[in-house]
Amino acid sequence: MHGIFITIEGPEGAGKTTIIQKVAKELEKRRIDVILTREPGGIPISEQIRGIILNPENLTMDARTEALLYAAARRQHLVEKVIPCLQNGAVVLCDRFIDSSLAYQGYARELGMDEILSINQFAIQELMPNKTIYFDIEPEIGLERIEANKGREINRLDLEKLDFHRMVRRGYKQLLQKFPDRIKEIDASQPMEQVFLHTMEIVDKLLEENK
Ligand SMILES: Nc1ncnc2c1ncn2[C@@H]1O[C@H](COP(=O)(O)OP(=O)(O)OP(=O)(O)O)[C@@H](O)[C@H]1O
Ligand SMILES: Cc1cn([C@H]2C[C@H](O)[C@@H](COP(=O)(O)O)O2)c(=O)[nH]c1=O
Repeated sequence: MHGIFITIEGPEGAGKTTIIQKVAKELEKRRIDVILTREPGGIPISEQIRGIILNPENLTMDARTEALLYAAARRQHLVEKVIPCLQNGAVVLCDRFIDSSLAYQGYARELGMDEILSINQFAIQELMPNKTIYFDIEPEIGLERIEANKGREINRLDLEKLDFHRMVRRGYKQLLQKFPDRIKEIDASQPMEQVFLHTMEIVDKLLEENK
C-alpha cells in the first residue's frame, strides 16, 4: 500500500471536522489525491451502524455491545473504502479511528484498553495510521462549542456526564504517552487558523517523508 493514512482524534467539539475539511481542500488545491472520511461511518453499512450506536434513544446499550459495534463499523469501512483508497495511493484523512475506541470504550467506559485493542486487532488486521493528530481541548470548552453549533445533532455519547468526557481526555493523554511517534498533539483551544497551520505542518512533514 503506497497511500498515507492520517487520523484525527480528540474529545467532542475539539474542531476535528472543521480542520480536516480545510486540510482536504488545501491538498486538493495542490492536486493531491485525498479522501476525507469518518468513523463510525464513511460508507453506507458503517453509517447505518453509526445510526444505531449514536441514537439517543438507545440508552440501554451495553458497553461491550457499543465497543463491538464500533469495531464492526471500522472493519467494513476499512475493507470497502480505506484500504482500496490506500492501494490507489491516496492520502486518506479519517475523522476518528481506533484511538477513539481506546479512549472512549477502553478508558472512559472502563472496559480496558488492552481488551479494546484486542477486539480491534481482529477488525483492523494491523492496519494502523501512519500518523494521528490529537486535538486537545478541555471538555467544558468542547461541549460549549457543540452547544453553540445549532446545526449539529446531539448524539447518545454527547449526553454522557462531564466526568465521562474528562475520562476520555485522560484516555487520550495515556495514548499520547504510549505512542509518542505516531500521535502528535495540537492545542485545539487556539484560534482556528492557528490549529489549521499547526495541522498542516504535521501533514506536510509526513508528505515530505513519504515522497
Ligand atoms: N479553534 C476553534 N475555535 C473556536 N471554535 C471552533 C474552533 N474549531 C472549531 N470550532 C467550532 O466548534 C464547533 C465544533 O467543531 P467541529 O464539529 O469541527 O468539532 P469536532 O471535533 O468534529 O466535534 P465532534 O467530534 O463532537 O463531532 C463548530 O461550531 C466549529 O465551528
Ligand atoms: C470512532 C469512535 C467514536 N466514538 C464516539 C466519539 C463521538 O462521541 C461519537 C462520534 O461522533 P462524531 O461527531 O463523529 O465525533 O462516537 C467512540 O466512542 N468510539 C469510537 O471508536
